[in-house]
Amino acid sequence: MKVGIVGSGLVGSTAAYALVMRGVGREIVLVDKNEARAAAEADDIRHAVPFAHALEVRSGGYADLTGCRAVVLCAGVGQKPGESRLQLLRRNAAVFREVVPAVLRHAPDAVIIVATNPVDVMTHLAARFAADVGAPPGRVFGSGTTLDTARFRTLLGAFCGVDSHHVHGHVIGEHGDSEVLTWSLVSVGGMSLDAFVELRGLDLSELARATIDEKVRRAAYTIIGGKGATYYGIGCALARIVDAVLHDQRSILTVCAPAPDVLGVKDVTVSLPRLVGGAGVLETFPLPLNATEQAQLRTSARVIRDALDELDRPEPNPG
Ligand SMILES: NC(=O)C1=CN([C@@H]2O[C@H](COP(=O)(O)OP(=O)(O)OC[C@H]3O[C@@H](n4cnc5c(N)ncnc54)[C@H](O)[C@@H]3O)[C@@H](O)[C@H]2O)C=CC1
Ligand SMILES: CC(=O)C(=O)O
Repeated sequence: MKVGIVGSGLVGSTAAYALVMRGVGREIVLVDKNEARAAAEADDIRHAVPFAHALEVRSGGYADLTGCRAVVLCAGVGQKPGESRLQLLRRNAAVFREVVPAVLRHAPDAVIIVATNPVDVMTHLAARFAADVGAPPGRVFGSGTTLDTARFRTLLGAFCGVDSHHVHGHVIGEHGDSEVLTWSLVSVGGMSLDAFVELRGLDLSELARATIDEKVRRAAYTIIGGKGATYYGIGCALARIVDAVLHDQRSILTVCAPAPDVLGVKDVTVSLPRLVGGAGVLETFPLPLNATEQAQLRTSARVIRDALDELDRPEPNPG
């Protein structure tokens, strides 16, 4: 099973490394406009294979994506310290206008997984460019808030003193400042969070909740401020998503995909729990949100819709 990664910078190469560490797929092809970088990353990752799983890792051009079951898009620029994901938009939209048709020309049957930020808007655009060349809906989706959900579960697990694998909760909406942490739906070992906290005598004060919220919502800013970029978390998230696609796992992941309507906001791409399998996004599950979370999700969807509207307006003339 062949996987393509377009954009072999920090995120793309870390995703490739995570695929090798998890043993997902049989062959990985790294594509980048900086061919020397792609070749160097492929060589470096290949040298980990004897310590991990038997995958072939190489670099190539778009023609080498022929036969890929999944192609991950990480091409573009990342945030500079203090910059929001939406500020990247115009620069990365131009990159996708070139990359998406090039991928589909050679891998017309591949599932396309977008990681480039702002990932919700970029996924909307990628799906639009893919539809222009005949790709069916559902086959293009984005990593969305998969990473934010992992951050939320990590912090909840630490707070509860429980392995985060057994803590369930979702971050939905925008992968960004307006994202929604669905506190009302968190469960720990099958118990509601409130029941678990009471059982263990934990003090989940408003301050404790606000601290976790801030750490999830601001994680990218904090990490980028400290080391310039984030890549380990998203690299693993992407490997997990690719695994679900290659093995038709029917996993429920908070990925983003275009939807005709989210709480009254039309034609928008936000993250919600979705069933992910061999054909991409198979289904979206409604969440029994409380009124506050519903209002927050609507606001978050509005943020994405506004960004799409802004992008569709002609660029202001610098003169
Ligand atoms: N969705 C998520 O949760 C996350 C998304 N990201 C995003 O992933 C993207 C990549 O981040 P990094 O890897 O840190 O950046 P990077 O700068 O290390 O790598 C980007 C790569 O894209 C390549 N590239 C640019 N234009 C291209 C084109 N037209 N064709 C082919 N390759 C092209 C560059 O040569 C570079 O190697 C950014 O937009 C970043 O914000 C980063 C972390 C988490
Ligand atoms: C950079 C980014 O999107 C993140 O780490 O969440």
